[in-house]
Parts: sequence; structure tokens; C-alpha cells
Amino acid sequence: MCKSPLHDLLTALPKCEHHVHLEGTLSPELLFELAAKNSIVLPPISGQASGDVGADAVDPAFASPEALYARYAQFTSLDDFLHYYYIGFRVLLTASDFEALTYAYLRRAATGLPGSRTGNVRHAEVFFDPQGHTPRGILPSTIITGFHAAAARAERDFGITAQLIPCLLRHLPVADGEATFDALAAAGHFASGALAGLGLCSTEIDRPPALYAPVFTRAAALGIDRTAHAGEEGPPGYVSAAVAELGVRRVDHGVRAAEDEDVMRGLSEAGVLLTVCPLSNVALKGVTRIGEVPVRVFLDRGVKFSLNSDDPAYFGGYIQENYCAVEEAFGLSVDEWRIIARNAVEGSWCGEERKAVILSEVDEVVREWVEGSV
Ligand code: HPA
Ligand SMILES: [Zn+2]
Repeated sequence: MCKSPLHDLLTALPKCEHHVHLEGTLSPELLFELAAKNSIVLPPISGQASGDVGADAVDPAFASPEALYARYAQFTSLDDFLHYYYIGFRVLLTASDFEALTYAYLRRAATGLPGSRTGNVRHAEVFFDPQGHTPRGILPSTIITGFHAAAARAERDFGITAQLIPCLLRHLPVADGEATFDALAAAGHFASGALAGLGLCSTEIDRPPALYAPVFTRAAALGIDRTAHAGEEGPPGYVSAAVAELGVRRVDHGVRAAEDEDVMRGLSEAGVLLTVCPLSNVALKGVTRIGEVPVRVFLDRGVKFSLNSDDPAYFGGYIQENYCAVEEAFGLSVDEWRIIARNAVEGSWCGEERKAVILSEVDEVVREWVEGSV
């Protein structure tokens, strides 16, 4: 529990999460459990098994969940994290694996740890990486089936709503991403609503947004909502390029925009929402502490943002921990939290009716807090 006097308000605030990767919710415990169930051999922990051509390098981090947690605490960069993140994909095989993963995340987002009643995420938009699964023979339809089974159950159990967004992977050839999008569209997954939009993630350096302009233009022509990771490790110009060349109204991370006044002005004037992930930025060494995340700058310049967990099983916190870490570092006012919470709802893709419900919940919680009854 954080030490802030606003802790109970931050807990009660209805939240929308827009930047969380389904595979990034795979805890070391569940990773080991699924590896055993599915007979998946994780990278060898001693020299004996690593002599074969094509075998994984030896990595003592796979000795136990505790050893993995210890390694996760020492990430040096986005690519260092992605190495472990993609190894985790290997244990996910069946629709029921994806259902278990999704339900565990949605329960945690909505209610926190058992007995804690924290989080209160009312709506979650969850990324997944189809290209990380198809080479192993796991079809998007398997993931979609598992996700929506869990989402329906979580809505019944906790009142949380959830949507699924495929991300194209920038470390793979652009043509591979284009073919992935075309196949998802041809299968009708966007038209049916099974997929809520299109995203873009993975390695950022030397992968400028313009590479993906053709496929994002095709998505726009089909009326598909779009978002893209930019300005996490990449320069501020990647953030403005994502808006100008990919036509996105949301940018995932976007924190390096704060380094460029013109980019900031453009974001503020266009009303673009940045989906900021403070604990992720610290874990991947984009900043050395939460206080360096440009939360104050964004608030003062009128750049909208939401606060999110990104890959909570890897970065040491879910959305609640991100809210608390920001409050401890910045000491925001109640009104600033109301603005953050409202902007997160308004930037969601869940439809006007659902947004109106969550907005009124936000206003009610803030009113009760101000009147002293939360
Ligand atoms: O933070 C991230 N950035 C880029 N790609 C990712 N894939 C999972 N998490 C991330
Ligand atoms: Zn991300």
C-alpha cells in the first residue's frame, strides 16, 4: 500500500487500461506451471543441454520462478526485456491457456490481489502479438477464443469489460506484419468486433513509423481504430510521425515527446492520448526513477495521457501500483486525478454508452472523496 493520503481515492477511482500486453501478464509461476503442463522445455540452466545446433543459450534465470523474478529486476533495455518476453510465449499453446492467462489478468486488474480490493479497472484494452504465436502453429483464432471466453466470465464476475488488439511486431519484416493484418481482416475478426483495433510494438530503434504507413492506411480505410508504440526508446519525431503517418489518435508510451516543444504542442492541439507506463519506463531504464516520467510536464502542457501497466508480470506492478507510484512521486491534486481518470475513459474504444457509465462512476467517486465519504 502506498503512503499517499490519496491512496484510498486512487484505489476507488474507476480505471481504464489501454496499454497492457496479454503475454506480459504471464507471471513466472504461471510460466512454469504451463511449461510443465504442456511439456515445454525452457532454456537450459546448465551447460549440458546447450551443445546442440540451434539450442538456447544457457540461462540460469530459468532455474525457478524466484530466479526469473531476480533477472526481471535487472533488465537493461527494451530488447533485453523482449528476449525474456518472447521465451514466455512458448508455454502458451491452447485456447484454455489463453483463457487462464486472460482471466487471471482481468481478475487482478479489477480486484487486485486476493482480499485487497484494489485496481478497480472497469475496462481493459489488451494487446497480443499474433506473429509471436503463428510460427509455433498457434492461430489467432485460438487466442481470440480463449480471450473472449475469459472476458465474458470476468464481466459476469467483476463487471469489467475487455477488448483485444493485435500488435504487429517491428523486429520482423514489414511484409510479415502486412500479411498478418490482411489475414486477420480477411478472417473477419475486425468486422465481427473480436478484435477492437490495430497496434504496433516490439523493438523501436531504427524502425520508424513510416515503415508501417501502408498497412495502417489499409486499416484506416476499413474503419479500424489504430494505436502504435512510439517514443519509448525512439526519438520524439517518432511520436509525431506515428500521428502524422499512421493516423493514430493514441500513442503507446510517447514519453520522449516531452523532449521536443513542437511535438508537445502538436499532441496537445490534436488531443492525442499517450498511454504512459511509468513502472515499465523505470524497469527498462528509459528513466532512473518515476519522478523523471514527464507526468508534470504533460499535465502542465495539456498533453492527455492514461496510466498503464504494460507488462505487469515483468515490471513489478499492475495499474494500481502505477497510480500509487505516480502519486508518491508527484503528489497530484484530486482534480488532476479526476482529469487523468476522465481522459483514460474518453480515450477508450469501448463505445459512447460504456464510456458514459464509467465517466459517471469517476465523477461519483471523486465527489464522494471530496465530501469525505470514500
Ligand atoms: O513496452 C513495450 N514496448 C514495445 N514492445 C513491447 N512488447 C511488450 N511490451 C512492449
Ligand atoms: Zn507496450
